[in-house]
Amino acid sequence: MSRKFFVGGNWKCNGTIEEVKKIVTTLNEAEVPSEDDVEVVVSPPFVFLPVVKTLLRSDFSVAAQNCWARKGGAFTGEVSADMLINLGIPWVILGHSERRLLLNESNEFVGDKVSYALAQGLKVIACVGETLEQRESGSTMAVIAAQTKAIAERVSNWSNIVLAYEPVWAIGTGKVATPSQAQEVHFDLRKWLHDNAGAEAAISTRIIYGGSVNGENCRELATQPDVDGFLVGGASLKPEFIDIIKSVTVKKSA
Ligand SMILES: O=C(CO)COP(=O)(O)O
Repeated sequence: MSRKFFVGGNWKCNGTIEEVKKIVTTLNEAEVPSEDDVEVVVSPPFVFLPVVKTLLRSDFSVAAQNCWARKGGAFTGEVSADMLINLGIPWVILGHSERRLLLNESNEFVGDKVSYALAQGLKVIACVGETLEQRESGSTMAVIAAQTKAIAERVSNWSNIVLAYEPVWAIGTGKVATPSQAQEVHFDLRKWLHDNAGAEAAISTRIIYGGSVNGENCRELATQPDVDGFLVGGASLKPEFIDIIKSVTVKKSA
C-alpha cells in the first residue's frame, strides 16, 4: 500500500494578522500537486486558527499546535480538543519538543493528550525525537521508543496519527539530518510500530521528518523509502514551503 505524502507547516508562535493573511494568500495562489498525492496541513497559533481556516484554500487543512489532555473546565489558558472539533479544526500537533522541553511535558502527558484528542475525533501529528546529547550517547532509538510507547499504550487505532520524527538538534538550527540519518530512524520506528502496535500500524502510519527542512534539502530526503513527508517550521512561513509541497513529485518518481 502507499502512504499519502504529508506536508505540515508549523508556524509556531509567529506572525501578525497581516503576515498570516499574506502567507495564506501566497499558499492560495500557488500551483501544487493534487490533494490525491499530497496532504497539506498548516498550523497557525490558536488565535489565528479561525481566520486561517476561513481564508485557506479548501484542498489544504489546518492544525492546532496543542490541546488539553482531557475535557475542558477549570484549566486557565488551555484549549480543549472538544473546542477544536466544535470549530471544525481537524488536526492537532502534540508532543512537540519545544513543549516537551520548555514546558516539561512528559511522555505520559503527551500520550494522554493524543488519546483524548483522537477520542474526540481529531487527527494527531505526534512528535518524537532525541536531543544531541541523547544521540551522542547512543540512545536515539531508546528515547523515541519510550516516547512512542507512551502513545501506543493509550491508543489502539493508529489510522488518525501521523508520527513526526523531529531530532531536537535539527530544529531551528539549520543542521538538517542527512537523508540516511532520517531513513535509519524512520525505518527503526516503523519496525518498532510493527512489533508493538501491529503490522497494519507499521505499514500505514505516515512517518514524517522535521528539523531544518527547506526548499533545497527536502528533495533528497523525500526519496528515502520511510520518509512520508515533512513537518516544517521556519520554511513554512516562506514561499519555499511550496517547493517542499512539490517534493512529492520526487517521492513519486523515487
Ligand atoms: O520544529 C519544527 C517543526 O515542528 C521544525 O522547525 P524548523 O523547520 O524551523 O527547524
